[in-house]
Amino acid sequence: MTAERMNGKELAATKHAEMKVRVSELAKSGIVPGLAVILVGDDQASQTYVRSKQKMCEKVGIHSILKHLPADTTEEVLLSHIDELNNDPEIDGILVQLPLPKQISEQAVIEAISPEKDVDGFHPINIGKMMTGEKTFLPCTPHGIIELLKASEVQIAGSHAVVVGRSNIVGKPVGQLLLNEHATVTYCHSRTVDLRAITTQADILVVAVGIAKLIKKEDIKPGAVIIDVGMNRDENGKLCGDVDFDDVEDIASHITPVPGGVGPMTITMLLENTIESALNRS
Ligand SMILES: Nc1nc2c(c(=O)[nH]1)N[C@@H](CN(C=O)c1ccc(C(=O)N[C@@H](CCC(=O)O)C(=O)O)cc1)CN2
Repeated sequence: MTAERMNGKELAATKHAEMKVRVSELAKSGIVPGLAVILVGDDQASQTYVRSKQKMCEKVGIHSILKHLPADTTEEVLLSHIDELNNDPEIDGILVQLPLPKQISEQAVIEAISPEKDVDGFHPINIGKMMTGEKTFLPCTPHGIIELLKASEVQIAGSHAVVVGRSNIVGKPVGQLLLNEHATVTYCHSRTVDLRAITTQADILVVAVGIAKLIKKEDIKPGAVIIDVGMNRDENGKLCGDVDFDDVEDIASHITPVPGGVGPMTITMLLENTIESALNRS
């Protein structure tokens, strides 16, 4: 058996076409969705992601602006930019690209963004609503994972989903979204004593730890659905995930490749949140 590849690039392209139509419908009522992206510093990967976000916005007709601030920007200055954008009626979504330089508290920045414009879905109010199952902006990577699972017709309800990783932007929220879809969820992390004993029980295994090719065939149950959120470089400098794709491909039933799996869905869900936010304009 060779696993079915869950193609995030393809699903993203389908969703982009749908969003383009929604945006042109909105334009008839004089609304152009607006996204503000704030990038602090010159991290190469962050610059690439920000460029992709802007390119995708342009593709679907979302107006985007970029505030590129120097690496030594103070928290106070960054917060003043956020305040200005919170009060800008043309801006429906605000995103501060993470990670931030050490002198700035990520939590303070996340909490300064108006929850109504928090298209990353990281604000504590939106996280709280996600936990209680209220309609809100959902964190983009976790939401993209759920969309990929649904598009591949993977049975989530009643499954045992194991999440390896407990970050605020992926691990914790993806577990919550899987729980909201009626999975039984187990979290594993760096202090988990016997990781393999747990990952081998997973019907759906989500791995988001940032360790190249950590998960091998011995770590998974035959027929499991594997979601790889990792973005690492292997010994030859080639992009790879947290799962050893070649090793598990013949054992899993479905698998997300890296690149082209979860990654493209992150930006897609960000655009969807921005359009939703524009629809809420009063
Ligand atoms: N404010 C935020 N910061 C960060 C987020 C986020 O959701 N909000 N997530 C990540 C980075 N990220 C988006 O910002 C992101 C990561 C990866 C991809 C992606 O499409 N990856 C491609 C491969 C890209 C490559 O070749 O290097 C793929 O997997 O196919 C998109 C967005 C951290 N920061």
